[in-house]
Amino acid sequence: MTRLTIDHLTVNYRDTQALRNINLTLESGQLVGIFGPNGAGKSTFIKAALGLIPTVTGRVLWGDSSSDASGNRPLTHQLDRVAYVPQRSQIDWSFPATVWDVVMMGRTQKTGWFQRYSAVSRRIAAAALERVGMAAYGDRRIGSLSGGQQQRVFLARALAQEADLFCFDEPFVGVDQTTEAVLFRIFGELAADSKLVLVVNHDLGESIANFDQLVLLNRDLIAAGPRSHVLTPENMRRAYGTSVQFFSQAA
Ligand SMILES: Nc1ncnc2c1ncn2[C@@H]1O[C@H](COP(=O)(O)OP(=O)(O)OP(=O)(O)O)[C@@H](O)[C@H]1O
Repeated sequence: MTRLTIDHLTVNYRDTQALRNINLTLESGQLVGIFGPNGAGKSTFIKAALGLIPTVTGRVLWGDSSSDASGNRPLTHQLDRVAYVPQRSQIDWSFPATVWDVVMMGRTQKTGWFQRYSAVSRRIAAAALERVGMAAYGDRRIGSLSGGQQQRVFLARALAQEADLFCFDEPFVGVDQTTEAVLFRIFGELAADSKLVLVVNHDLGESIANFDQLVLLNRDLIAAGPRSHVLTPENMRRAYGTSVQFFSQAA
């Protein structure tokens, strides 16, 4: 098993403290939902963990969970093991790429830039597209697809990377119910296959039951663990400034 260790992570944007001293350990083989109100630092958490933005303090380690954390290596030195799908709003949908091009990008790290993709890579990409139900769309321009279809293609690209750690930022925004079901099914399969799957999410409704673990942020880490541990009225009040009954029912 593998473990992600977040150790004293603090992130500032010029005049905003986005994350304050986050300490957290997440084991592989789980689907983890990262929740919190708007501006809580959820996207920042993912970006900082992946080294996409600078941190003030802290380190993020990834490695064998049977050794102590000091034996684990920085995640940023192992990005070939990570698949990251940013928020849809951060992707340039006018980029003239086909669905097939996007999924093959998932193989670039394994193949190397400017190298020809191998037959194995093409087979893996085709299987990934098939798995998300988009095999018939390979020639379509990515910008011409619906939001749900685009999200499935980006999931296929992530699958083609054959990563161990998957990070999805708001994958359910603007997607249809069929796509939501496909995403949750595949996320669950990845977790069952010993991957660690981190999903930034907004929706505190019924779908929350799909997650094995929750991380509740509001600049500080409010709580992390199983739903029953995290979705308490006190934690909700600390995160959202209100205590909402149905949260505890969802637990
Ligand atoms: N590039 C940036 N420059 C300055 N401030 C930023 C930047 N990105 C985010 N912030 C601020 O940092 C805080 C955390 O933002 P972040 O996007 O991580 O929150 P979030 O929980 O993902 O929010 P949302 O649910 O609205 O997407 C917010 O106050 C936000 O305004």
